[in-house]
Parts: sequence; C-alpha cells; structure tokens
Amino acid sequence: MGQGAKRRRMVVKVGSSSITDGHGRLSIEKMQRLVNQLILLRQSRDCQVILVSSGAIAAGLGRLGWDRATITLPEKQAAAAVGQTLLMETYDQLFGDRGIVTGQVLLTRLDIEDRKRFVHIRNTVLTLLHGGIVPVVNENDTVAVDEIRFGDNDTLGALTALVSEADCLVLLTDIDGLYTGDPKADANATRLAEIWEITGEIEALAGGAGSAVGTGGMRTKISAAKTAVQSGIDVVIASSEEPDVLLRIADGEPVGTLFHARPAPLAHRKSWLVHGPHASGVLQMDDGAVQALVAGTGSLLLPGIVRVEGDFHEGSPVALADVTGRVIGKGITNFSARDLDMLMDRRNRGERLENLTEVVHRNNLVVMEGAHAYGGV
Ligand SMILES: Nc1ncnc2c1ncn2[C@@H]1O[C@H](COP(=O)(O)OP(=O)(O)O)[C@@H](O)[C@H]1O
Ligand SMILES: N[C@@H](CCC(=O)OP(=O)(O)O)C(=O)O
Repeated sequence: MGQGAKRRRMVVKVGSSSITDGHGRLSIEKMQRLVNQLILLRQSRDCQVILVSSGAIAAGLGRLGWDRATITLPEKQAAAAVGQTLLMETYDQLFGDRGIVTGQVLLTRLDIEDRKRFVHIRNTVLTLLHGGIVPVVNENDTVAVDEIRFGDNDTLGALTALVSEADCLVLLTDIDGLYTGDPKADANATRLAEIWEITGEIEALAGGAGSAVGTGGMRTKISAAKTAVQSGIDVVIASSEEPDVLLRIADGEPVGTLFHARPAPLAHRKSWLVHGPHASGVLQMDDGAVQALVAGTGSLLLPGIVRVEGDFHEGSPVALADVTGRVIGKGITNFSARDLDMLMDRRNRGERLENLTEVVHRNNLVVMEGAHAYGGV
C-alpha cells in the first residue's frame, strides 16, 4: 500500500531498548509516550492496534538485580516470568487510565506452526480488537526452548501481523531506520528511506543488536520485513524516540525505512504454509513436475515423484525438491510417507492408480520466490 495509504490495522513491535532506561529497568515515561500514540491511532486515525512488546527479560533482570551476562537459561526464563507481569501490569495501568482494556497474548513457535492453533490465535486477536481491547503480544519466554522459540520479537512481530491480517508492521527501535551499515561502526552509513525489494544486497547491510538488551539487530528486522511484505504487509523500521512516529506513519509520512508490500501477495493460507510449519519430509520431483508447479499449472501427481524422504503422516507439511535436492516449494501431502512408498512401488510394477495420484493439491502448495526462474519456465 505504501506511503500516503490509510492504515486500517497496525502491528507495532517495540524493542527492549525502546521501553527501558539506561539501567535496563522499565521506563514509565517511554511506555507512556508509546501508549499515548497507540490510543491516538485508535481514536483519531481509526486504526486498530496490536502491540508486540519486548522487555520482559530486561524488566525481570532489573527487578531481581541480576546481570544478563552471567545468568543461565533457566534464570533468564525466570527473569522473563517476573518481568512479563511487570510489563503487563504497567501497560494495563497506562491504557486503563484512559479507559482502555488490554489482553495478554503469549505465543511460542508451535502456536504458529499448527494450523488449528494459528486459526485460534487469529480468532482470539480479532475478537479482542472487535471488543476494543488492545492485544499485547510477547513470546512465552518461560516455556520456550530452542525448538519452539521465535528467538526474537521481530520475527514474532511479522508472524503476528500475518495472523492478525494487519496491513502495516512497525518495528520501533533505537535507530531511525536501516542504514547502509551499522552506524555504530560506520560513521559514513546513510539511511535508506524506501525499499521495494529485499535483495541479497539489502540483507548484507544488516548487522547484529546494538545494545545489551536488544536481540537480533537489523538482521532479524530485515528477515521479519521479508516475511511481512511477501504477505502484502508494509513494514516500517523507525525510531521510538521520533516524536509522533506512529501517527506520522499512519498519516503516510515518510519516516524511517519503508519496505513496500509485494503487489501480488500470497493468500493468507499460503503465507501460513511458507512461514508457519516446518517440513516433516521431502518429496523429490522429476523435471516435468517441477516445471508444472513453477508454472502454476497443476497439482503434484504421483508420477512426478522420484523419491520420498522422512517419516510423515497425511496432512503433514513437506518440502518439494527437484532431482538435485534443491527445495523449490512447500506443500501439504495427502499421503503418509509409508503410503507414498507403497504407491510408488505399485506404480513401478505397472499398476494403474487413477484416484490415488494427487499427492499435493495445487491449493495446498507454494512455490518459493526465486524458483520462478527455474527450468527456463
Ligand atoms: N545496517 C544497519 N542499520 C541500522 N542499524 C543497524 C544496522 N546493522 C546493525 N544495526 C544495529 O541494530 C540495532 C537495533 O536492533 P536491536 O539492538 O536488536 O534493537 P531492538 O531491541 O529495538 O530490537 C541498532 O542500534 C544498530 O546498532
Ligand atoms: N521476548 C523477549 C524479547 C526478545 C527480543 O527480541 O528483544 P528485542 O530485540 O529487544 O526486541 C523479552 O520480552 O524480553
């Protein structure tokens, strides 16, 4: 939608550094400024808001007097348990003072991977918005271990934008956008105002976190932007210190770095398929099948499969690869690995399988970006 467009539903992700003070404690002043703007967005811009807020670990460490550099993972998770309550209490009070109710939504990666949970989160968030409630989202840090972690809240912000069908994702941080290099290390770095396509060169500009409380830096912000723009969501990286930053973004003013949404975004279900579930196996295909998928002309049929890898059941997400093993897409399989092995065996013995040949329906598959140049199609 780009600059000048009206924002109907905005996900605002705020980093730890933007709501804490120099000692890593929650800064009521900074949080108040943020909340004031979110309220104005709703009241004067008619824009629904969802807040994705970091800061649980920083707030917990501040209250407990623990040092981030010397704590174990369980201690970090314990700090998050303490800090999340503080964080939520503070937001609830700041919004509550203005008569607005907040609702806490704590997520792990599993909640996004599983289609049923994904739909439940969507419905809950939309119900909160319908009731005039502000959803406040964070990772469920106390239960999240590596396999089920988002790991950083930029990714969580992008997936929240996807789940809640937002049209704009704002990543508020301690710097006013993406620069040609990390300004903390490169004094000549300049800010990029607008990005139409996130190329490898753009990705290479990004460095890591800029403060002791931050996670991921620009690297995770660009990767989050990639996820969102692919699903038709504009992304703005901007400084939380900039006066009226959210209102100006809502008004379409050029602020920070704007990543334009792709003009032909993926449908909601296909976006989930790309960014939600991990593949439980691989279906290797012959050239004909690859070309049919890339051209978007059909479903994946049994005769096009040359090899099945992994142990999965019907309805599982699987990677779709060419004969060399290069992954070109993802799909939901109609058959388990065991059944596919059996069907391929029967096919190879000359049996006609008629009704048993559609392995991945075209509505249940996506071809990755970049694969369109594949095979000369
Ligand atoms: N190319 C770049 N442009 C701008 N900032 C960059 C770049 N590369 C790395 N950074 C760093 O990213 C930091 C912001 O990310 P991070 O510290 O994770 O903040 P947050 O807690 O808000 O998520 C900046 O302070 C900056 O030092
Ligand atoms: N979930 C963690 C935040 C992790 C994170 O990504 O932090 P940040 O880089 O400050 O946005 C917390 O609440 O402390």
